[in-house]
Amino acid sequence: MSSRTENWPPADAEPVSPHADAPAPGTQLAEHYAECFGCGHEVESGLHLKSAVANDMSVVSTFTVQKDHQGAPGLAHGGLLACAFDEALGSAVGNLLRRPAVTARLETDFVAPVPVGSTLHIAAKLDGGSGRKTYVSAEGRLDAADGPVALRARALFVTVGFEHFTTHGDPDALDKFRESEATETTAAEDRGWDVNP
Ligand SMILES: CCCCCCCC/C=C\CCCCCCCC(=O)SCCNC(=O)CCNC(=O)[C@H](O)C(C)(C)COP(=O)(O)OP(=O)(O)OC[C@H]1O[C@@H](n2cnc3c(N)ncnc32)[C@H](O)[C@@H]1OP(=O)(O)O
Repeated sequence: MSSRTENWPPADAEPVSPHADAPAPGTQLAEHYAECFGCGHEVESGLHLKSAVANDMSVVSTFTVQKDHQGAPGLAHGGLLACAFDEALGSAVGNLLRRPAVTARLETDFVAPVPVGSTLHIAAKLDGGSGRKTYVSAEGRLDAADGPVALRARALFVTVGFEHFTTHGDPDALDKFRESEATETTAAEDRGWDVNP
């Protein structure tokens, strides 16, 4: 039996292109929220993922496994690695399509152990979309962009309006996103995003 979902992207997927105002290749992407476990600088034991747009309009992210990230002695916790992929995949969808989206489904293949101290290089690309659905996949390599593959992941993100975050999360979510972005870039509302798709 195959360990992976067959037929990727699914039959309903059509090609998706980055938004006309997507950040150009070489752009370092800002954290999307200071308190985000995946990318926020205020979370001491967080992942501190750093992401940038690559030449082929994939998003490449790096993350160094710390002692606080262990599952087995000396090895990264699997769920935490899935979290790193969630962040990297979400960053690709959010930044390339310039639309807020949330993870609906995330599938992760753990191909090789990831030791504490190693740096994962995660390359995420948009595979297709249908309506509010975006299919995205990523590969994570150990210690170099062309290092051995340690993980692969595929995900479905669903576009939501910003009210998703104010209704289900924090009523001040928009202000908090804006505060996080203020130091490095402009507020989401001002970046030409579809805030109410
Ligand atoms: C996150 C902050 C972003 C802020 C924005 C700033 C931009 C920053 C830029 C970049 C950085 C971003 C980095 C973030 C990284 C981390 C992301 C996360 O961890 S997100 C948290 C975990 N995920 C949830 O909490 C979702 C919980 N689920 C839901 O809220 C709903 O289920 C939701 C919105 C996913 C769908 O609910 P419905 O009622 O709106 O829509 P329905 O009709 O159910 O689904 C739409 C389509 O998707 C399919 N679908 C939904 N779930 C599916 C599933 N599990 N498997 C397959 N298909 C599914 C459905 O069948 C439907 O398809 P058909 O249009 O009919 O063809």
